[in-house]
Amino acid sequence: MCGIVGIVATTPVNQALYDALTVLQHRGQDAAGIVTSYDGNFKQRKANGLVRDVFETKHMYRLKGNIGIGHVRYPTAGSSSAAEAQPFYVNSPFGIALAHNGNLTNVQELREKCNKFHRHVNTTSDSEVLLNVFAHEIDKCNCDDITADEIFDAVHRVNDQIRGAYGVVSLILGVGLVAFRDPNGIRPLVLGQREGENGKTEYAVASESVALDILGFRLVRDVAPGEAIFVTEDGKLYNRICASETKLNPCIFEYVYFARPDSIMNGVSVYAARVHMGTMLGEKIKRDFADLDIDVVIPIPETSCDIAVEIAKCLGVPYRQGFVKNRYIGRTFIMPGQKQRKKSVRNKLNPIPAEFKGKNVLLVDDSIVRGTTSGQIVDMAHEAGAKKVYFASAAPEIRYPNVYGIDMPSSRELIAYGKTAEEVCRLIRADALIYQSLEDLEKAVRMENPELENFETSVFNGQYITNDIDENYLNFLDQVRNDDAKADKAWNDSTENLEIYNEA
Ligand SMILES: O=P(O)(O)OC[C@H]1O[C@H](OP(=O)(O)OP(=O)(O)O)[C@H](O)[C@@H]1O
Ligand SMILES: NC(=O)CC[C@H](N)C(=O)O
Ligand SMILES: [Mg+2]
Repeated sequence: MCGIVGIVATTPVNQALYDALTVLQHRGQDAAGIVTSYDGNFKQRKANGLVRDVFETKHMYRLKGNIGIGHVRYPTAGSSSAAEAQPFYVNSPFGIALAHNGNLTNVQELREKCNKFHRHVNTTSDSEVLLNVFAHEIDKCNCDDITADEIFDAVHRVNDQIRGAYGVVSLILGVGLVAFRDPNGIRPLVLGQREGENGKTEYAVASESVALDILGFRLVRDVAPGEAIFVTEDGKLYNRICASETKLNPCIFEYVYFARPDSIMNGVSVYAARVHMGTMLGEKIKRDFADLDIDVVIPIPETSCDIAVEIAKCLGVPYRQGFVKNRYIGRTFIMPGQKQRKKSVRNKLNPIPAEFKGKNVLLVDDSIVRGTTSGQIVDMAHEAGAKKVYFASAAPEIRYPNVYGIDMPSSRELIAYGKTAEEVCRLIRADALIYQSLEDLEKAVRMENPELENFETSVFNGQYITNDIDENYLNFLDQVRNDDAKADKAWNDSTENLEIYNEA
């Protein structure tokens, strides 16, 4: 899940974009990039690595201008090459830079279209294809004096052609910032405003409201499904729904794992949703697993902490931080390879034996995906002296691939694929395993916004709301993106660094 941000201000935006990316870092740890527009040129810095490593002082000086976009990447398509770090840019019909959160499901067909239109697509990234489709449609506008309506018509034509999930921010050189969200509202995108110099209004769009908070922008609202926002370089905002059919189906996994708890998306506080997940799961344990003699509830840091506190409260047993998290290790699930993920769990979490010795412990995690974390953690709890180790997951069994921006391309890599809860329990060597039901998970999120009718829940039930996902596509995705395929690609990848050197 990548993080995106775009800002139109009255003063330089380089530091603000940097700061926003640091609080969106949990959405992508592989690469980061910023493009600003200044004096008729784009300024760019992007590379593989964490935000703090990618941008040095010299890059920050280069990123001049009062308007810009930024991206943190967690790859779901193409390769992990630095050449696929975002934003991407093209130079026709305008200089256009674009950053994308999500995943396109008809990228093959779009790539062929781009070839037909003689557009050069440099990498294997779906986001670069998206940029070229957008540029091709912008080319149909009156480019001497482009209007908001023409831009919106272009976005409408883009929405008609591309499938999948997307939150997009883009810069059109000399024109302004264009942001849009997929017609199913799968990926999140929020709009904020604040007062700039001389009382002029400044705007920002971002994947999560936390980016707005830290920059002093007020969360105005979510960008609606299929809506495009256009802010001119001098700060005038236009908006329009640019799709014939729209429906809000937010990805429920954002609430389970991806988003920061202090973010609000689709009218739902992520923190509050997690608290409700804890209450629902606690009630289920009380109701259906009354025979478990639980002495203590222990979270698997970090995402599950808010959930575990509520479960402990509900069960009336102590909550203890039995695992200490190494604050210098990031998220393991979004690391690119299984070897790295596995090793990182042990480096990231270490038990405090006194919290385990002779006790029946209930370990709580937000989700079990590949089982990398849970298996090792159960072993650690046993080794630390626990009598019985029970495990609770705030998300139901994850059995199906994700095609909308979460890198779960292969059902074979999911521990619950083709298995019952009892079988998973045995595989992770726990004494009992309790999964939240999908119904309760949806209820937990909906409690914060009763208007949310539908969610994107394909990883739990295999139902893909874009209706274009068939066996062929899932086989293709598995082949190109399973862990072995990714490892081969990384090995063969020699593209190191593609920059626009425009310091002059
Ligand atoms: O079953 P798995 O494949 O191990 O994936 C699930 C685990 O990965 C995530 O943690 P992560 O370490 O990414 O981040 P966190 O610190 O935010 O919990 C998630 O919170 C689970 O703990
Ligand atoms: N996680 C995402 O949003 C990924 C964006 C895009 N598909 C990429 O791989 O770069
Ligand atoms: Mg975790």
